[in-house]
Amino acid sequence: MRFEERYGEAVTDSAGKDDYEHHGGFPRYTPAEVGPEYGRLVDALRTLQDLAVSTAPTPEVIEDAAERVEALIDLLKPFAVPEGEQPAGRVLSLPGRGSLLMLPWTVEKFDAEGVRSRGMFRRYHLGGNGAAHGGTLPLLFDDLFGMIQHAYGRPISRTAYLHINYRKITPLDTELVVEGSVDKVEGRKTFISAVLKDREGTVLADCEALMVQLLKGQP
Ligand SMILES: CCCCCCCCCCCCCCCC(=O)SCCNC(=O)CCNC(=O)[C@H](O)C(C)(C)COP(=O)(O)OP(=O)(O)OC[C@H]1O[C@@H](n2cnc3c(N)ncnc32)[C@H](O)[C@@H]1OP(=O)(O)O
Repeated sequence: MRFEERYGEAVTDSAGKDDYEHHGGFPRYTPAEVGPEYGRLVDALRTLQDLAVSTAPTPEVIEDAAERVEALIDLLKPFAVPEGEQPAGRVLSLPGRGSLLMLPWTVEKFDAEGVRSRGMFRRYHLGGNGAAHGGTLPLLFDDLFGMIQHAYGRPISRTAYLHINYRKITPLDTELVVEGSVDKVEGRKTFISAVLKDREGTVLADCEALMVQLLKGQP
């Protein structure tokens, strides 16, 4: 299957053509096929996270909510699968690739020239005084860098360092765009950089990182 059929028009044929023999000890990641109900579930869980950190219910409501969440846990538990088999993180068309951990951003460009993603920081990303928590930006950049080097055709690598410059406050509930690309490759080392901007083009943060290709069997 061509990559644009798997991932949508934002993805070109050159993306992801790397060699899995050089992926250290990693499981092989393949795109997941899911129905619309999967995106619905992930979206609802994100809203639940927003509410979990922004409400002050009565003890009775808290108890009721705890029981309902425990019932949900019981429902999902029997379907646990090993890493690489869950849809989460493998659905490029969904915000955050369908992973609750990742920022709920949507990839709109994914090719060897770079990756661009658009979205918002939400209430559950709050650091203080309306701004995104400083620790959520490295998550955004690090995941973007993983996609950038995958789209560039580099084997799976691990982040050796990641340097962020926080230039301005990153607001919540405001559409933002992050875009980055490979700057250079030196043997096992891939140097990548990216910029986070608001809709007016103001730079909120920029980031550069070194990713080192894993050796055979390296975790
Ligand atoms: C399918 C649908 C969706 C598709 C789309 C999704 C795609 C999605 C893909 C998933 C992708 C997952 C990607 C996981 C990404 C993490 O998991 S990142 C997690 C956070 N990072 C870590 O845990 C890394 C921990 N550190 C390590 O494991 C090791 O230190 C490393 C990074 C592997 C390097 O160790 P090493 O192999 O012993 O390498 P070493 O020989 O020390 O260094 C190699 C070179 O790098 C340099 N170097 C190493 N560290 C540094 C440093 N900190 N500063 C400067 N230079 C350094 C060395 O100087 C050396 O340079 P040269 O001498 O060759 O010029």
